[in-house]
Amino acid sequence: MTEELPARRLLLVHAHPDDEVIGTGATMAHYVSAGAHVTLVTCTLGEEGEIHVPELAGLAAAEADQLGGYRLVEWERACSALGVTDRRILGGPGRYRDSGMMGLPTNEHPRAFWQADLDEAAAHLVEIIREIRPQVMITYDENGFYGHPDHIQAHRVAMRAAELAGEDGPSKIYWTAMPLSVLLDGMEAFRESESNPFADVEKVDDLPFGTPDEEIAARVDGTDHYAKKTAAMRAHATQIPDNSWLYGIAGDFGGEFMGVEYYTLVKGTRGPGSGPHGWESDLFSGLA
Ligand SMILES: CC(=O)N[C@H]1[C@@H](O[C@@H]2[C@H](O)[C@H](O)[C@@H](O)[C@H](O)[C@H]2O)O[C@H](CO)[C@@H](O)[C@@H]1O
Ligand SMILES: [Zn+2]
Repeated sequence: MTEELPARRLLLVHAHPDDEVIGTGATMAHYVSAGAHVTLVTCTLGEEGEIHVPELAGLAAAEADQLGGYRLVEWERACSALGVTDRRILGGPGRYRDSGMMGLPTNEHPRAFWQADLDEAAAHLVEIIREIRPQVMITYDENGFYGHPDHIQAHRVAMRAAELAGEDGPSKIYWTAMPLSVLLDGMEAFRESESNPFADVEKVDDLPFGTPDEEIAARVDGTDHYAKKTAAMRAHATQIPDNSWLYGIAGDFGGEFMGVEYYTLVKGTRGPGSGPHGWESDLFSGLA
């Protein structure tokens, strides 16, 4: 099967529809346009999400409980905007349900991803890994980047599947990350902004995420594709309102904020890099 695929194959494992674009949209567009095969696996349909489109409020979990199906369509449109054609829902749409924020009763739903049997969920991903045999995999760190139960579970399932896949598994594994220096620049840049995501943040250590620059391994510059990233964000209208600060970054600061994405390397050999911390610019560098 893999002989029919491009030589470079990247697998991304995310928790909800919209995570793929917020954290890795520019990276996905960058590698699609560079001819790599990009496979996105999203673990839930985001059934418990907020709805920022008033006329769709009736789809909410507590109402008609149809948000998951609607976000599946948003997700398809976002992937199309990024050029990602190989996109899958772990175990098939509806197998694992959005668990809601940590500590909520929705964490106990029988199909909540947070309740998933780890090896059963990982087996679904091993099947995809054996089909695609990606050299590189991206997922979250052990805190799920910011502590959401589905993000933590996506990390666990991805890492377990890579272990179970053995030699078919990825040679390099990256976790999404945000350098502290970029967060500090963002806090400064947004200080006077009306839509300031850092308004209640006194110091950068108060944030549930942030990685010392020296622990970052890769900086992927997808600046050329940040228009695709903002188009993909707009596809997720129920989750990302038009007045979102995310658009503020894109609008005021061009692509350097939205078009650049950072990663730590947790498996594999770091390729050649540049800058004060030798950050890689290509996730496929350093492969044997
Ligand atoms: C980016 C992300 O992971 N979004 C999740 C998250 O959404 C948050 C949730 O709705 C919370 O209630 C809000 O206050 C917060 O602003 C949102 O980011 O959790 C949702 C429920 O599990 C999930 O559907 C959404 O994709
Ligand atoms: Zn999420």
